[in-house]
Amino acid sequence: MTRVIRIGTRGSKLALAQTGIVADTLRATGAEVELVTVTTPGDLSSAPISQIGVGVFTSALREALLRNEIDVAVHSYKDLPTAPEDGLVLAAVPPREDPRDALIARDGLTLGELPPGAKVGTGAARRMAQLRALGLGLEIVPIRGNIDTRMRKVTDGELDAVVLARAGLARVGRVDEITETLDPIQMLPAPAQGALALECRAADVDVEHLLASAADDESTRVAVTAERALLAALEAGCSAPVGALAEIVEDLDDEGAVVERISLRGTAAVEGENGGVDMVRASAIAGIGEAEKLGRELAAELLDLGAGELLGPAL
Ligand SMILES: NCc1[nH]cc(CCC(=O)O)c1CC(=O)O
Repeated sequence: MTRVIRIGTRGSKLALAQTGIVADTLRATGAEVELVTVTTPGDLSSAPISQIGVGVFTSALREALLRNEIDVAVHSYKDLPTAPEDGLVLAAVPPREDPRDALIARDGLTLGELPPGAKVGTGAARRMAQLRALGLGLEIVPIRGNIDTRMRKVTDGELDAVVLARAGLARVGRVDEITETLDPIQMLPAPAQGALALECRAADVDVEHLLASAADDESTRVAVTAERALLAALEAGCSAPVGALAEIVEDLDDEGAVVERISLRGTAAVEGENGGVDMVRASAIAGIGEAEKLGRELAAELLDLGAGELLGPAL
């Protein structure tokens, strides 16, 4: 392609790192690319995400695409609303980073080593409820801000620990400061955590083909499709207290041949008034071609267990 491809990005260190990966991938095909920084309401406000609204990090990038100011939008997939945007296509899902959440605690401590009353910072309702459910007597402190701001609260001594996505830390080169990577049995990550979503205009078939051929990762797409289908079927959005993790596992078919299947776990967890947590959890497994259906079916199972009542007030 002879045209210069304009890649839209947010200006945060994490967003620039993510966009850099995509830019390098496209340059490797010989494409010429330039980066265009787009400021989003999520970057300007420090109010809780639940108060700013849906798509705080992603809408401005989508609008810039529709206004033809950029050709590719690089999103953190977990921040993308489940509803598709008219005129845009999700052209590629690049290889995912480790999807798990991570603890960064003072003195190298793990979750289990934090004393009762320890202050743990997180802004996500999903992380708050799952932390609370561990029954460790932690004091959960709502925080916001970029990775550096959150980490500084631990180094400053304001908090004993913070919980962040391991993927974000990996992308900005700070995994060394993680004191524990949280087992999904304790803390299921957000649907699509650690994955990127590359959007372009539906009419821009050249860019769509370039993204699909150069940047798409089939296994990641299968996994996030299952996780996002679960989220959508719960009629929940990216700030809902819903965790989901799909993994591609090797299994044996009826003839004993090795086949790949998708193993999906899901949870909805909400803090009650009495300091307790209402939580439902379930898991299911299906064939590699059934990601969407698996997500919907596991959501139906969670709804049977009461996820609807539980999430009702939280949405
Ligand atoms: N909601 C903010 C956000 N969006 C994507 C990431 C991290 C990278 C990722 O999950 O892909 C983060 C920060 C965090 O949750 O720690």
